[in-house]
Amino acid sequence: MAKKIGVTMDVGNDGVAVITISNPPVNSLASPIIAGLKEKFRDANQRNDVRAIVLTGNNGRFCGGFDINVFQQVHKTGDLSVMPEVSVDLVCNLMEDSRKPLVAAVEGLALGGGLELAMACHARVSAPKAQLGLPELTLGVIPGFGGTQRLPRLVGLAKATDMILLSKSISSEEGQKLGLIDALVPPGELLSTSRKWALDIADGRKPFLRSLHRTDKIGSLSEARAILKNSRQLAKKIAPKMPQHHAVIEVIEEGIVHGGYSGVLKEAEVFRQLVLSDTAKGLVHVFFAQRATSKVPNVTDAGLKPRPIKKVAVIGGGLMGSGIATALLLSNIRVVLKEINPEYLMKGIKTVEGNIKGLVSRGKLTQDKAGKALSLLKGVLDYTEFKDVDMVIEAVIENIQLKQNIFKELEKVCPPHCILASNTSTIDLNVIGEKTNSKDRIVGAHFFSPAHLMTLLEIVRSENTSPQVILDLMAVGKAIKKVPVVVGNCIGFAVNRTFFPYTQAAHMLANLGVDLFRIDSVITSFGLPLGPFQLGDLAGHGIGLAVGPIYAKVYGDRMFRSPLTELLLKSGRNGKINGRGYYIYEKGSKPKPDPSVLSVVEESRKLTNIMPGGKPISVTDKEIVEMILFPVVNEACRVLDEGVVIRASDLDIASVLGMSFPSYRGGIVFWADMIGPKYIYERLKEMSETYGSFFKPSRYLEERATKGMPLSELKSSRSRL
Ligand SMILES: CCCCCCCCCC(=O)CC(=O)SCCNC(=O)CCNC(=O)[C@H](O)C(C)(C)COP(=O)(O)OP(=O)(O)OC[C@H]1O[C@@H](n2cnc3c(N)ncnc32)[C@H](O)[C@@H]1OP(=O)(O)O
Ligand SMILES: NC(=O)C1=CN([C@@H]2O[C@H](COP(=O)(O)OP(=O)(O)OC[C@H]3O[C@@H](n4cnc5c(N)ncnc54)[C@H](O)[C@@H]3O)[C@@H](O)[C@H]2O)C=CC1
Repeated sequence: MAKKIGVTMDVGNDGVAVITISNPPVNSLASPIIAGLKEKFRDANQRNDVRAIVLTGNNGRFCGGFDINVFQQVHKTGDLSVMPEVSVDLVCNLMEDSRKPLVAAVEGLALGGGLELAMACHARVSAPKAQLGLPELTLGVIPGFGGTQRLPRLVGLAKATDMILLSKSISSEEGQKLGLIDALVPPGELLSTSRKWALDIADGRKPFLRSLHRTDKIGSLSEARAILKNSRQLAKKIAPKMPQHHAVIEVIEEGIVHGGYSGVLKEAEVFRQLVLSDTAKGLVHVFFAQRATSKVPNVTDAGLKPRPIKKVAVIGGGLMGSGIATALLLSNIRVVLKEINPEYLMKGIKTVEGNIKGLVSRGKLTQDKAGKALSLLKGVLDYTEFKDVDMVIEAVIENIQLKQNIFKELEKVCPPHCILASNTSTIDLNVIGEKTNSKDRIVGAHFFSPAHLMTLLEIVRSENTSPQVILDLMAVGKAIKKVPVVVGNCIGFAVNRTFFPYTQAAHMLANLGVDLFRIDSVITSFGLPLGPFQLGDLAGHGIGLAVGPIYAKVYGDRMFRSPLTELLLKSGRNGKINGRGYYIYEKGSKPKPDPSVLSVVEESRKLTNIMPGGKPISVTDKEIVEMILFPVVNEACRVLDEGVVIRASDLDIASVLGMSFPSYRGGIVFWADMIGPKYIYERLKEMSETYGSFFKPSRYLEERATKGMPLSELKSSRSRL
């Protein structure tokens, strides 16, 4: 059925014109909607039979903001002329400065431009539990319809800067307490109350308030300056590299010092600059990329419905199993946690309790909800409870034979509809299910550590996994607040495989004589939260050593064999787990670089003997970034070429959520396309000529570079999905 897009106006016998936005699913402000709003407000202002106006949205949602597709269009063309003039023309002139009172009837959500339109109304009536906020900074821009000026005037400067800088939405209940919402009414009374309110303003029974002209909540100039000083500190702390966080404070200050209208004009000017920034390009890409992951060909379009998953068994209560159990419990899913003996079982349960209590002490969960979640957990040592589970997630140690035996057993003890998932990080799913007759219900559920906090869930499908099983796991993933990304079956799947050269390249650089602490610092300046050496410490060098041969078996032609990990372990440095790695870890203090590790690095350098002429190479910071991250791009190309992901943007999301690749760079493939495949290819070619085949450009990269095509344009016929 065609979507009904447009703005309607109905004038009642009471003289109230109800203007309604219709643009499913979130009533975003696409160009025809903005044109429609201008036309209807002009009309309502001119008509003699209209005394007052109510603005609302169709289908229970007021408005999700400006149409983000327009930003993407601007990014593709660089043409700002598609951005309509709204802030002054529509919002100030036709709405706020109208002589006829205007009331917003809010329901569901009023976000970004949606809330900005509501704030330009002379009063706001809302249904309960509506979501209100200005999330524009998450898209690399600032509010552009006067939100930077009106929100401080309605809720106070401190609260407004907090909401804007943190892109934090509030409920309509909180909005009422703050003065953003004038009345909270049941949904069935929303329109009637709003009409009445508008008429009350028209007849002088209620005040005619124009938000931009208000000053009562701003305080004195010195108070405002003190608040803005705090905001600047907050912006520096949470988003040191984001231009929009710093710019928005300047814009707010303009309005405080020179008046709201001056602020509105500055806001428009700054908006235009920011919308073309690389940050906005990256973040807008991530917005759409994340939503695209929920579209899986032959799965989500196959007319299937997810089956209810009420009870899940998690096998293994170690690091991952306890985190996975926590995530399930927090979403009210019953969990049976199985371990091998009472001691390990108790340890697993204690870890789950600790995870949940941690959320309570950080104010992220109420005591009540914590109690409810923990009441859904049952620890077991055998398979009796497995007779009615809907899904099993196996998270035992990475041992092929053990996993094969477990899956063979599961086939006998679980009901036939039960999904059999493994959290393996490296083992081929076909190998895990080899001894079973249930290959269609075997699937990878690859969580990232800590599993109750990291949002990525890689769903790994083999050629036998049924679409129904994938759909069910996607639904569970969403229910437990993860972002599920469906990927194909190969060693390392999408994320770990793409990023295995990250550590390898770092080891090569260290062996070429570059200071490892400098490498970490350059990479964190680039935007990753941890450099490769600190990341290695965190994961544990034991794991590093164990997975090395698994990767070497399949990707050995492009591996740098570094003795560093083994030497590190020999010297008693297991990583954060035992307090010593490249860094020293002490309770309560930040990791400190350990200068004594340099003797281990020296030993490794002697063994590899790759420094040209025995002397350390000299590299710039830019070269370090390229030598570490271009090999990652190169492997991403192979992942794309082999059809391990459905679309390139899935790898972007996976890199952002799984590896914390900076979202403002749009993800690994998007970033590479911004630099240009040709440049990356040429640099890798030079590096491979100087330092060997580890850097050899892949066929896919070479082809894209030669043909001038972006990496994101998939033309693979080799899909594993
Ligand atoms: C001075 C120069 C000219 C200035 C002109 C421009 C001024 C701009 C005004 C402004 O201040 C800027 C904005 O308003 S930017 C937008 C701000 N709004 C947001 O950031 C909200 C984004 N959306 C969401 O957070 C969620 O989608 C939402 C909470 C609304 C709903 O979540 P839900 O889980 O129910 O659904 P979801 O899967 O996320 O979305 C469904 C569907 O809708 C699409 N969509 C959502 N919001 C928008 C939007 N604002 N524009 C376009 N499309 C949107 C989303 O992509 C999904 O589409 P799909 O095709 O995947 O189904
Ligand atoms: N550690 C990590 O960061 C990540 C690990 N993984 C994968 O998750 C799996 C588990 O890893 P970790 O939690 O780190 O290991 P872990 O060693 O912390 O926990 C494994 C647990 O499984 C238990 N176990 C072993 N055999 C069992 C059996 N037959 N029945 C019940 N319990 C049994 C062990 O007693 C142990 O408590 C592995 O396959 C690993 O590759 C996946 C993503 C990240």
